Amino acid sequence: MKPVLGEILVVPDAEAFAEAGAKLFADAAMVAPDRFVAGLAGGSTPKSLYERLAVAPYRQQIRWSAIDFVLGDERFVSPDDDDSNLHMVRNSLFDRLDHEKPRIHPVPFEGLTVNEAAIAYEKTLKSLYGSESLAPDRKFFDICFLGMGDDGHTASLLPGQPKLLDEKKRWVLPVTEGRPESRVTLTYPVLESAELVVFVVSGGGKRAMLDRILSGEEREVPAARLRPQGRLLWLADRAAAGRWAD
Ligand SMILES: O=C(O)[C@H](O)[C@@H](O)[C@H](O)[C@H](O)COP(=O)(O)O
Repeated sequence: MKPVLGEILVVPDAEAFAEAGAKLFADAAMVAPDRFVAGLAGGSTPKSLYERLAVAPYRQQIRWSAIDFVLGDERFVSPDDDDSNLHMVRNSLFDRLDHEKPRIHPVPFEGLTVNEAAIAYEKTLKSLYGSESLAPDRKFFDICFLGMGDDGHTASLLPGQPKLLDEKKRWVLPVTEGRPESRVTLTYPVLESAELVVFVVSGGGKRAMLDRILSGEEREVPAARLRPQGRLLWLADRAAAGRWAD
């Protein structure tokens, strides 16, 4: 069976999931050796693949100094807070690298409101991209990892929030409803400006939503609405893939 949206890569277990995710990153980084912009998903699913990148052979293979890392979304908490996505990525990847460090672009927090943080992060992204507007012939991301909730949200684009989902001009928005803490999220225009978007989806809890999206039954939730300019790949373990594993 072919998904209505993108391609699916099903792996048998957690080890294979981490390896497949790390290899997708490393292969993409080889193609763009001098300047490589990577979007990172938060939450718990991608942790194992970030950890895999921090060990052989990827740790040595990848030219970390050529890479700019951007967060797809962030909880509006201190970077030292266990809930912070930056905190998770630092622990699982950045702090495990040696001397050759990538450029990390965190969402600013100290002394700002969530609105101010979103505006500041948008400025950071535009200066990284080198323009105030996205062009169809030049993608922002070489690779962008995204997670998916069992309700079909991705990044902090949450179902039933038309203001967020229909935004066409802004690259970054504050999210002040629908989560215990405020969030900052990238919007569709910048997430879709990608050579490759990899949704990382694991666990039986997401099987139903993933099946509805891949079969075309569900088209409204944020994870079903993303149309990257480049490739869209669903990296799923067997538990999440269900009948799509065959
Ligand atoms: O900040 C976040 O929480 C994420 O960006 C969010 O979009 C996450 O990717 C999904 O909620 C899946 O989370 P899990 O990987 O923990 O299931």
